[in-house]
Amino acid sequence: MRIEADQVTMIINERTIMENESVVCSPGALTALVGPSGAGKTTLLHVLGLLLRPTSGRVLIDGVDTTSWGAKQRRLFWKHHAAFILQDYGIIEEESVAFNITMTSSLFRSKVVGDEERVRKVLSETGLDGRERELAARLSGGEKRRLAIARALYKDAQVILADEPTASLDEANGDRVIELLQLLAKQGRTVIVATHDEKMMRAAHAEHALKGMRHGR
Ligand SMILES: Nc1ncnc2c1ncn2[C@@H]1O[C@H](COP(=O)(O)OP(=O)(O)OP(=O)(O)O)[C@@H](O)[C@H]1O
Repeated sequence: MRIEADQVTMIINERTIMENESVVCSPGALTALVGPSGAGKTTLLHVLGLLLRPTSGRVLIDGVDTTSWGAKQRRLFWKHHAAFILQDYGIIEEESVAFNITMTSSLFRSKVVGDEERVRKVLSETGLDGRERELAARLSGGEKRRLAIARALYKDAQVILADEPTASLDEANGDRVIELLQLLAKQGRTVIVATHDEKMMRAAHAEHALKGMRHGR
């Protein structure tokens, strides 16, 4: 799916956080949103994922303007197409690894079904083999990040939005996360990351540098 921000401006509490940002995120590509701290990378990622409405400008999904979308249409997008790897990973620590992987997919269904075979497959892809029954709280920071990616893999989402996915990971874990995100893009998905990790930027196929706002605006 092609996700596009067209002249997006965000004003929060009378403060302009970003102004007239435009970016096209294509399927099959890993797009990095870059810029100095406070430039608005997280905010733009949330706007592109329809988690935040911009003050002005449009977000287009496969050319369709989402400006007038209500809660129902946005929910359908999240349910069917998007997976988020946000800064707190959205991991429920007191639940098992397998529960965390299947939760976003099963929350939308009446039956709580966990396809064990697929859980094993995504655990193997993320280097968490055999950990399905473990409590998520027992995982390290890097493992939790990979668990969030395993959940995105399980969901088979067309659009993956990740906020600083390599932050505070050691080199080996960071490399692994980058490889996984590249793999997801190679499979034809739209992968969008907010990052200030140079390795992540080099691995990206496209880069959008946020202008950042001057103080006092
Ligand atoms: N809900 C909000 N209310 C007020 N200000 C906000 C809100 N969300 C973001 N901001 C401000 O907007 C600016 C951009 O924030 P954002 O988190 O998008 O930047 P970033 O580029 O991701 O930064 P970092 O690299 O430090 O994570 C910051 O100055 C932040 O304080």
